[in-house]
Amino acid sequence: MAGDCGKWVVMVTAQTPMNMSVIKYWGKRDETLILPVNDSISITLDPDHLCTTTTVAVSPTFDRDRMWLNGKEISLSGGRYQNCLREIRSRATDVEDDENGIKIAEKDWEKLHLHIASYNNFPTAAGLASSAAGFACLVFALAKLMNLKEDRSKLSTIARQGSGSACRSLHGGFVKWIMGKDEDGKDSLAVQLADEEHWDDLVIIIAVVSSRQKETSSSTGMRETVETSLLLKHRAKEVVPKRIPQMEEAIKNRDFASFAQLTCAESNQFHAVCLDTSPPIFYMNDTSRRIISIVENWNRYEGTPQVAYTFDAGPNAVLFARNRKTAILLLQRLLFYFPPDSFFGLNSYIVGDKSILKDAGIEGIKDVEGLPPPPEMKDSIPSQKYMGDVSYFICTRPGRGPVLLSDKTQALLNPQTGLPK
Ligand SMILES: Nc1ncnc2c1ncn2[C@@H]1O[C@H](COP(=O)(O)OP(=O)(O)OP(=O)(O)O)[C@@H](O)[C@H]1O
Ligand SMILES: C[C@@](O)(CCOP(=O)(O)OP(=O)(O)O)CC(=O)O
Repeated sequence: MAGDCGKWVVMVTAQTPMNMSVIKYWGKRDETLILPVNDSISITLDPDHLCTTTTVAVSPTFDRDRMWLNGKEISLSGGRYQNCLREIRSRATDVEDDENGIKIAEKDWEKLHLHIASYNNFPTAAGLASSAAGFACLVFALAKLMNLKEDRSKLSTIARQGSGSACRSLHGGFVKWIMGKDEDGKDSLAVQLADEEHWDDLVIIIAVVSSRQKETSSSTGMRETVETSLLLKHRAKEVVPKRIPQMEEAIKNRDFASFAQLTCAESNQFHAVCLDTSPPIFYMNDTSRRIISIVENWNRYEGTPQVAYTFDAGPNAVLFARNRKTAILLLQRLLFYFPPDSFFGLNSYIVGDKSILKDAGIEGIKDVEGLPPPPEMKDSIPSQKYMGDVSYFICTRPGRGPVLLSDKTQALLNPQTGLPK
């Protein structure tokens, strides 16, 4: 180890996206290595709207590994963090920082301690799984700091051990997590099917649904499903292996009708499998079901799918519109049924890519109040409205994979002390 009086701090900052599955991961065959019972497919979301930023630092002055999440110190003693740290340390190589005259030899990494600060740019209480972007970012940033030679798919096998869905956040665009066969999990990794430019017509709108009920975490929920659901066995053995090539084909051909049919069927089967668990698990609520009806009625009225929906382990709806024109019509429908509280206004009700709102001709509450009922609902008079049932909407699109942030002002740790800024 060489450097200025042993007082140096070397650090790296990375940004990593969230991903949303369209073929669901639900059920592990190995709890420690986090090996799934079936392949899954996801779409990476634009990190401009939903992402994790993580700074990792190393210094001979650090006396133990420490981590701060959203500004608060958290323990790294959990098995998932320890497994990721161990796997990364064992692959670390020599680092030479010529600019500052610092050299870290491969053998030094076992003795050196780390400081990690991470920030999720979306509210953690919103029920949007933060562990996917979080563990992917931790692994990606540490791999850069420690000069790992592994490619992103190899790194995904480490992120997988932090949280299964995290392995898919190592790539942008359209991603498949191959379940693998090996007992040691080496072949259970994420590969990119197509990058984010491949199908950039797609618009994604997330309805963050107000919910007071306590949810069963994914880890607990899927364990109980594996132990008790016969439907899961059928799904993993018969259903998913057929749907995976169909979904790959739909993505390859940008075939929205097939994509929508498969995505909705997958979401519904995942929730059926939760209901088939003993005791049953309910993740969707009345608002989730209302959103499904809005989409199903509209799709039926049009004769071809305009929008697809998917729900993870919570009531939030993730909606895929086939293009921008459809996204405008979708947003108008959503605002018609779920208008914002006039006290809070529109600005904090529609976040992310707000330009869709402008294209929809909606600039204020008055425009929302003036929205006509959707034509497909003309027989169901009066059209009821559900103000307060949705907390807010996030408008986004498919996005890129992890990147390094070279702008030092974006680091979350102080470059002199290695402590949170
Ligand atoms: N930015 C981050 N960096 C590292 N770890 C994170 C980060 N954000 C969240 N985590 C870890 O992820 C875990 C919780 O994530 P999350 O709320 O997604 O739980 P989950 O069980 O995956 O959720 P869900 O049941 O909705 O899928 C915690 O252990 C937390 O420490
Ligand atoms: C419903 C899901 O979002 C489940 C995600 O589960 P997690 O990846 O959060 O579970 P662990 O591996 O136990 O950390 C479906 C999916 O993302 O494919």
